[in-house]
Amino acid sequence: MASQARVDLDGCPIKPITICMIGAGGFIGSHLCEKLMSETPHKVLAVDVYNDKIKHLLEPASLPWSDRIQFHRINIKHDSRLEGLIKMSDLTINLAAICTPADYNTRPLDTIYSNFIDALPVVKYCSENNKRLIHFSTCEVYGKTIGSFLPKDHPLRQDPEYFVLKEDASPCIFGPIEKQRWSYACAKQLIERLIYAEGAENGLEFTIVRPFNWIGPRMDFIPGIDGPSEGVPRVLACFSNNLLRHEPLKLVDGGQSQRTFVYIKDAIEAVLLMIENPARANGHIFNVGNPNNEVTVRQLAEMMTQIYSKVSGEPPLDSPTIDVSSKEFYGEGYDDSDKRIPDMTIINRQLGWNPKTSLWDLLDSTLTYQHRTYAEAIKKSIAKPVAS
Ligand SMILES: NC(=O)c1ccc[n+]([C@@H]2O[C@H](COP(=O)([O-])OP(=O)(O)OC[C@H]3O[C@@H](n4cnc5c(N)ncnc54)[C@H](O)[C@@H]3O)[C@@H](O)[C@H]2O)c1
Ligand SMILES: O=c1ccn([C@@H]2O[C@H](COP(=O)(O)OP(=O)(O)O[C@H]3OC[C@@H](O)[C@H](O)[C@H]3O)[C@@H](O)[C@H]2O)c(=O)[nH]1
Repeated sequence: MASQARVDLDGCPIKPITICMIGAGGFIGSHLCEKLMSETPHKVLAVDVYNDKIKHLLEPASLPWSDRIQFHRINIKHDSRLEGLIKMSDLTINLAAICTPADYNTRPLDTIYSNFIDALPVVKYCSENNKRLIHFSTCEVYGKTIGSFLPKDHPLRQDPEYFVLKEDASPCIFGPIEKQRWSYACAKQLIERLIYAEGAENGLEFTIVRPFNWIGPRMDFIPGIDGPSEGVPRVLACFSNNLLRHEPLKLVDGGQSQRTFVYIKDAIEAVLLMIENPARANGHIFNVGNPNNEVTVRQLAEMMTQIYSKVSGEPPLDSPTIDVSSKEFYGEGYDDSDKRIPDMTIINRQLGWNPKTSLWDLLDSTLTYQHRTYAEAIKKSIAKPVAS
């Protein structure tokens, strides 16, 4: 790869930089590391408590990028090495978080600490050392749409002004405090406000990313295979697990909530543009999603069932879905975002980015990966007698 041939969106050569990536061992981090190693000359100091999802990038030492990636097993809650790594880098990207809804109402303290308190030193070190920060927030900061408060058949519910989510115009609408689901969104909102204020008062160079349901291979875990059997991952992994085990997919409260899903590989292109175009990305908050890929959760279940049957060659169940109440599935204090359509004006204007992959295509490649990776392991685990 000829690094001097690479130019940014304004035609200027891109200089190789060092990136401190916190949470590099997670779903998004693993795809971002892959992209940076295979297509750029940048160096990554990869910080996480786990490295299973990036093992293929760290070993063997003969890999062409092995001098450009270093893994640091660090828990950012309590490790004095963090500031040194941030100082050594040109840019810090913070992905570390508890970000599975099953935790928000059952472990609200851990959720708030992880998403606000633990992120504070990262912001502080960046600000004090004049280092650029790309911080991962969430589309959940928008909470519920304005339209969701209108009567069901009200015509304004069809008006995009009442549901499209805009970084610089939409309010953040959360439920009451006893609905602890919003602990995550609220913590993310406060860290966004803090970062924004560091920018305004102390000149911190920052970019905030609001991912809208990025999905693809390596997302979360399959319970009982590479994660706890009683764990509840995000919907892609929940439904994949059900399909792999030939169980009906569980629709929480009827599966009426709507989401837009974007393929991880499309979304990573947007992050790379932010990394390599600081003058266009600094000071901005970006929605990163695919407004064309909207479905209800029920429709998602139906599509995944159909695609998985094609991929695995196994016919779907006669009753492929089952309704469960949110209280039964998530416990007390769950609540939901009704609809999430990202406005794309700012990311289009600043970075010229648009997602490419349809929901069908991204589910096809993701479920092919899930089947290849897990089908055998599931078969073995089902065949194994349970230890008494
Ligand atoms: N995937 C999505 O669609 C999505 C949507 C909205 C927001 N986000 C945000 O993007 C970020 C990354 O999400 P993801 O989907 O890759 O999640 P993930 O859980 O796969 O990755 C997070 C990583 O952070 C690490 N981490 C957590 N606490 C840590 C600590 N104290 N010290 C060191 N490492 C720690 C975890 O081990 C994990 O590897 C999160 O901030 C999340 O809130 C993701
Ligand atoms: O088995 C399941 C799992 C989930 N669901 C539903 O599917 C929808 C999507 O659930 P996910 O677990 O993917 O999580 P959500 O989209 O609600 O939140 C996510 O949004 C953005 C990020 O910040 C986080 O990764 C997470 O909070 C919800 O309505 C949920 O109730 C089911 O119906 N069945």
